[in-house]
Parts: sequence; C-alpha cells; structure tokens
Amino acid sequence: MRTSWADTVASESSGGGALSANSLPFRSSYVPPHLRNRPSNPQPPALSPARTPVDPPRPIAGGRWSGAVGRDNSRPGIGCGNEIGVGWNSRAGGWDRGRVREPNPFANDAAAAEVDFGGLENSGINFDAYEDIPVETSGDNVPPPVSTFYEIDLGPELNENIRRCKYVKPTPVQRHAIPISLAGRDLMACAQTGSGKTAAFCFPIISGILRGQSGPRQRGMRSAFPLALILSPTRELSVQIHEEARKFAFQTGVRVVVAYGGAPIHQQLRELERGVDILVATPGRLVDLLERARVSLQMIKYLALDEADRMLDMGFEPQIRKIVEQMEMPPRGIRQTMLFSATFPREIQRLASDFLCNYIFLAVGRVGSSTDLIVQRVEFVLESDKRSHLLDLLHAQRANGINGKHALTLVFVETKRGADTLEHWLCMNSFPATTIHGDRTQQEREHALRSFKTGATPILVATDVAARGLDIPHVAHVVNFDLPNDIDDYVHRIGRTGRAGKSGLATAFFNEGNASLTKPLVELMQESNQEVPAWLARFAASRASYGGGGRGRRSGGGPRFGSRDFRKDGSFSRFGGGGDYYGRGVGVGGGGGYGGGSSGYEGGSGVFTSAWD
Ligand SMILES: Nc1ncnc2c1ncn2[C@@H]1O[C@H](COP(=O)(O)OP(=O)(O)OP(=O)(O)O)[C@@H](O)[C@H]1O
Repeated sequence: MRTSWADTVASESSGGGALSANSLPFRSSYVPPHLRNRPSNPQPPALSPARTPVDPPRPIAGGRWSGAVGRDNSRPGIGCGNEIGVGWNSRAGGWDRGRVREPNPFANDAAAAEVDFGGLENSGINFDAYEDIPVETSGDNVPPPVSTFYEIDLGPELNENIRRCKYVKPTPVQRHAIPISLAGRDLMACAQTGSGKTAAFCFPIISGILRGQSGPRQRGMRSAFPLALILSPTRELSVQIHEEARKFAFQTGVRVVVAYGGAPIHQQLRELERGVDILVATPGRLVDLLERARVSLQMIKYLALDEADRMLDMGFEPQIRKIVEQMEMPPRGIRQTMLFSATFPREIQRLASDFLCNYIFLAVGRVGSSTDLIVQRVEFVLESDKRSHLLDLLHAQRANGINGKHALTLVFVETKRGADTLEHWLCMNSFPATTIHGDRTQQEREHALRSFKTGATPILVATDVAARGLDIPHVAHVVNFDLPNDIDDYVHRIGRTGRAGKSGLATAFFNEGNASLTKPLVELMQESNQEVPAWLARFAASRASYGGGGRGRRSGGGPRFGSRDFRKDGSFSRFGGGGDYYGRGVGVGGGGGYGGGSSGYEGGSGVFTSAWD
C-alpha cells in the first residue's frame, strides 16, 4: 500500500509509529488547543448574555482579552486592545498527539500528483518572479517584514506543516502580512491573485489559537463557539480554504470546520458539535446556523474576510454587516480583523474600515493589478463568431501540444444558460467539457470541479462563480468568451492561471459590446507589461477623445492607480475614537456591471442569492 510522505512524517512525529490505530484511546471529547494544559472541566461554559458592542465578551483569567495576564510584551497589540498571549500550549507538553485521530489532509495532494499533466506540474514554485514587486504599507507602527518562515515564531507544529506543504519561503504578501497579524494588528491586504493570501491569514490565526488561552468548550454543546471565523463568497472557495487550513492545522489540535449552502446541514451540524476552533463559512449558511443558535460568535478572536471587496460589495454588505455587527461578535478592537483580496476599490475600502480598528493597509503590487506572469491576449471577435473562434483556439492548442496533453482551459461566459449551451457544443465537437454555475446542484458543481481538476474534462465552462479564489493547478489557459463589465472581475478571472509563480495565458474575446471596458483593460495590460494590440489602443484613444473612456469600475472617478490606501486620498472624513475612518455616503451602486447579471454571483433577476447560502 502506498504511504504518503505526510503519513510517514505524521507517524514519526507521533512517536515513531509506536501506537497502532487500535491502541489509540478513543477520543471521547474534543479538547481545544487552549485547554490542553488544563485539568478537564466537566461544566459547560457559562454562556455570556447578549452583549452590546461596548460590552465585549467577558475576559477569561489569563486570556487574551484580560490585557494583564499572559501578554507577550514583545508584540503588543497597538491602540485597540489586540494582544497576543504567550507560549505554545502544545509546546508545554500537555497535548497527547496520539489521542487525535485526524484524517491526513495531505492525502489528496499525493493522489493529485499522480495525475499525468504532461510534464506541466510542479516544475517548482518560482516566487522569485515576485521579488521585485513594489510593496506599500500604511498605518501606525507597521511591524517589519520577515524573509523566512523561521524568523517568525509560528510554533513547531505549524512549521512542520509548512514543510509538508513544501513552502520553502514566504511569498511577499506573507512576508509582510504574517508579522502584522501576529502583532495583533487589523489588516487590509491587497495582493495579486495566486500570491499566497490564504496562508497569509491562516498562519497567524492558527498560531494565535495555539498561543491563546480562551475559555473552555465541550463536545455535544448545542452551540459551537469558534475562535476564528473565515468568510468567503462562494461555496467552492470555502471548501478550498477549509482544505488548506486543515493542512496548516494538521496535528496541532486546532479544529477547522466548514459550513456552506447546498450541502446537507445535518452533516455540518454534526461536525460543529464535535467542536470547532476555526469556522470557514459562506455568509448565507452562517446566518442560518446563527439563527438556529447552533453557532455563537461570542468567542471570536479572529475574523478574516477573503475576497473582502466582494464580501462588502453591493447586495452582500448588509449580510456581512449583520454577521459582524449584530450577532454578538466581539467588536472591532477586541477581535482582530483581516481583510484580503487582489482588488480593493476605494469605496469598498471605505465600507471595510467600519470593521477595522487602527488598521494597517498593505498593497503588494498595485491595487487591482494583475501579475506579469499571465500573458494577456485580446482578440476582436464578433458575437456570432465566438464559438468557431474558440474551437480554432482549442484545435491549435491541441495540435501544438501547448502546455501538455491535459492542460486545463477555463472558459468564462456571462450567463448560466450560455454556460450549458457552450459546454454541450464543445462536447459535440469532441472537446470534453463540464460546467459550473449557480443553477447546478452543489453535488453537480463539486463533481464538475473534481472532473476538471483531474483532467477528466479538461475544459470548464464557468460563470463568475468560479472567478474568485479557486486555486486549480494546471490551468494553463483562461478564455474570456464573454468579458465582464468590471475590470476587477477580469483581474480575478485571469488570475485562475499564472498562480504561485507559474506562467499562464489569458485570451479575451472583445467586441463593441465591451466598449466600456476598453480604457481600464488597456491600462491594466500596460501596467502588467502586456502588448496592447494596436486596434485596441486606437479604440481606447478614439473613445477617450469623445469622452467615452468608460471606467468599467465602481470606483466613481479619480485616477485608478492614485493613492492606494483610501485614507491617503484626503476625501474621507476622519472622526476620533481610536483612529478609524468613516467615509460613508459614497454608494457602491451605479453601473459597473454588478446588477446586470454578467458579473453578479449567480444572481438571477438581479437577486444575489445562490452562491451565498
Ligand atoms: N510560501 C509559499 N511557497 C510555495 N507555494 C505557496 C506559498 N504560499 C502559497 N503557495 C501556493 O500558492 C498557490 C496560491 O495561493 P493562494 O490560493 O493562497 O493564492 P491567493 O493569493 O489567495 O489567490 P487568489 O487571489 O486567486 O485568491 C497555492 O497553491 C498555495 O499552496
């Protein structure tokens, strides 16, 4: 039987394999990391009564909120009460690893490595490609970056898992974001697609939980009390973050659970009942669990919003606001909040600042820019010619053997129906394809993604539900069969290729219907050192000359790449009270493609629902 490397390492680290599976004591109750050094407490936790924002959760003696005991003075939280407890709970020797029966989260990696991608795979992560990238930080007392993981005291278990993930050195966003978060600071971080943002927020959370000493929690309680909440806009992305976080938390005792819509809730409830330290969720399902009182946010210390600009976008913001402000979550300054995305329009930054306290703004590369590793091509294709043009591309790709025999191609279209008909047509023309969109059942969506990832159906036709965050190795080509109306959506879509330092190709079919995208597209291409076709440059110039440049963005004017941290714009009002910034009154609405169904998340009739539950 094949044994994975991670299995071997895991059995070595648990005592050289001395314990057989049969000899493992039955794990009768979930013991959170912060309790490993304590005598077991048979009493259920005293649940705090409902609190107002000025009445934070009751500090637990020696806990992070006490502010007096257990503080690591070398890394004080700044200004808002964020602070880090000392010491590695598991380091002190109280945790019996042999007690934890945990499926090996690295097992799928070993299986995936066996799929033949024609020599494409892991030719090595080339993060040197990011070395020269400009980095901007703003805010008070920004902690300095690190160069290696070992400069950061993440703890032995996490370091071991970093090694298992084969991460040799931190990516630029990790170099900056991890020390900032470990110092207890709130963070708004913008870094290019595929640059390692997931680890950048997961590592400090796991490390913080291992250091912390929160209140007790027992298995079988009706409500689960996670310490960290990671919200993401789509089910598939939540599943992916969960898988990643489980790898990072492997053998640490930190328990990660995922909750998302479209999947049976009872199974998720059972998982929650077994205890949870980090809850990864989509907002809709989370609200459901909160309303059923099956999850309580009272103990949340860490809140991370992945794809934060999407989470605070038009239509979604009220739900996030409800979760963050009306569901007993400790207020900002008590919890630590981290927002990550590759794009951060200024008005979304403004909204986001409501959730943050004296935060640091971090931009790795230009805000909203795309990585130079993606070769971007724009071709003029009439609507009526799109199918035959796509077929030509695919035939050429097949004939040239570009990127190996199982190179994956991701094709973005505007509508769910369009996705189905294109998939059918491709299959009829001997190009095995599958599709993912909001009208498919969750089971179908997950099956489609698996089939694509393994190369069984090397073409995936998708709506924007697949545009953000998905990390699918071997996507060699992204085709924008229908371009989005918003340049940020374009950035995220093409970011499904050219990840983790690898190169990729993105082809866009452009015609008069995409006129509003011309200017931002040309700007984006120029700043990513792409060759702009002469016809496109002329078209952009002619539109500019009669004032129809179009922004294709929601940003409401101003230079696109001016000040990155909106606090530097000078266009916001600043009120006292701990250095937070309020610029409300600038709406997010009005054009930009967010109501028209082209880039909305599966919102039929302008209603954004199905990707959210
Ligand atoms: N330090 C590292 N060394 C090597 N690989 C890494 C490192 N950090 C992350 N990766 C890998 O890089 C890939 C991209 O990471 P991730 O999905 O976190 O990117 P991202 O910045 O969140 O992208 P997106 O903006 O599209 O969501 C993943 O396969 C991840 O495992």
